[in-house]
Amino acid sequence: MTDRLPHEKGFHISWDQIHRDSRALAWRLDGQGPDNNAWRAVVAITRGGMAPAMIIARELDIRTVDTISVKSYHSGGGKADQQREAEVLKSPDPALMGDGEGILIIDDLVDSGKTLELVRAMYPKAHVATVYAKPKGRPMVDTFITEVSQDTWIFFPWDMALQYVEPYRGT
Ligand SMILES: O=P(O)(O)OC[C@H]1O[C@H](OP(=O)(O)OP(=O)(O)O)[C@H](O)[C@@H]1O
Ligand code: HPA
Ligand SMILES: [Mg+2]
Repeated sequence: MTDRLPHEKGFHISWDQIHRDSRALAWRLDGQGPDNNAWRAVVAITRGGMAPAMIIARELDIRTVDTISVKSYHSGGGKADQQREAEVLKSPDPALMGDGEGILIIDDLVDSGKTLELVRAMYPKAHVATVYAKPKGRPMVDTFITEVSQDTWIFFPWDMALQYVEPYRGT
């Protein structure tokens, strides 16, 4: 939590913005399936990938939607040499997935790339797309919409609430 609040480089995304960006991602992905075809299914990386995946599935008229749950945590000794590790808690239907061909895997963002590294190793032929990307994780994504700097923290609308703020020029 300490890296989130307060954060000097906060990128605050409204529901409207994530809706627009997810739709833009869907349009970019349209017809990009194997042999210029439709995608067989959308797989959301829970939990952040679920809202974008729903919007994309609607735009592209894909009714088969599954999920993969990846938990990431820090390991290692001192703070400086801590590494982000990822572990799969729930897999999608193996009969649906195969090697991932024709499958669209969606997440809200890629940061270090650890989550997607694991997912890609499981489904090497899947197409991996995120709405936002940071430079370190970029090589792990096939398609994304907006890049932000590595030291930016992205705040999603499901993690925020409207609240009163003091005027800039106090009384
Ligand atoms: O590229 P990485 O460094 O692996 O980070 C990116 C992942 O981290 C966040 O999920 P998180 O694991 O916090 O869980 P959540 O989606 O349930 O919030 C985000 O939604 C991505 O899935
Ligand atoms: O910038 C971020 N925002 C929200 N969740 C995240 N998980 C990794 N990086 C981020
Ligand atoms: Mg996530």
